[in-house]
Amino acid sequence: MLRFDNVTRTYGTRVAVDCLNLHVNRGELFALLGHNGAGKTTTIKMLVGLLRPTSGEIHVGPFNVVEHPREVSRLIGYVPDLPFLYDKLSGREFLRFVADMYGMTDAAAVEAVAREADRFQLNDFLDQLTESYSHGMRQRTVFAAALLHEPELLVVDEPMVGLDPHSIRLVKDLLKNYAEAGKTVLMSTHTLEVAEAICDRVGVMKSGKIMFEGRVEEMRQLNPAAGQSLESLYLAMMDG
Ligand SMILES: Nc1ncnc2c1ncn2[C@@H]1O[C@H](COP(=O)(O)OP(=O)(O)OP(=O)(O)O)[C@@H](O)[C@H]1O
Repeated sequence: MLRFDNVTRTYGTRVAVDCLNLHVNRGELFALLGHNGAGKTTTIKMLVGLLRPTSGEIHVGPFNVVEHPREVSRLIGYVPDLPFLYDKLSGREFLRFVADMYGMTDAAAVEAVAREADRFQLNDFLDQLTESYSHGMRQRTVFAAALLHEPELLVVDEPMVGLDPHSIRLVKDLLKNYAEAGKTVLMSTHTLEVAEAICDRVGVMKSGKIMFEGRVEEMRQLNPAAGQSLESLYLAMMDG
């Protein structure tokens, strides 16, 4: 479903992503892990078309993201790490605005807004201005917006930050169910217990490179002495 081939991204002389090769298959839930500054957000921003690779190619389905941005944006739903809403719109107006951007008809937009408002339990505050929303309410609204057009690929940067336990459960279940329904999810996270609980495979990034890509069970086999949890395996890999 998505493929990075020899992708490098530099900021001036700083190499943020270094010759990255990564494949994620349809129906997989894949987590990008890595310390602060490892290159996860840069990788995600290139995938969703917000940054251009300095070199290399990225494909979503059959489309090169640089050459076919419109086709790619129809396939992708993106939830950034800092949720952005228009303060002077209500949640419902914001969702309608996003649905219009995707070219949805009125009837389809009404149906999609109702579906996602139910899924993310937004109905109690959907008609209030978003400037009054808490972080968790904003994050759930941005999730709803990303799913209005039922994208084939959901890309989520740090989905759990600032969410209360109830919302974390909601988002965990959503991500898992989305992949089980045959869609694809790529997320970046520092929340290793969540990644361990729901992901099919993980990619561990360090200094812009992928050090490991595979199932947690494969990580255990690589280093049997490191312990069982993804947290201990990850820390052993980073320290090694
Ligand atoms: N706009 C920018 N200008 C210059 N350097 C940048 C810029 N954005 C990111 N970088 C650098 O690129 C590298 C990768 O950053 P990136 O934000 O992709 O990491 P990350 O893995 O997402 O980190 P975090 O876990 O802290 O969000 C870091 O060294 C960072 O300082």
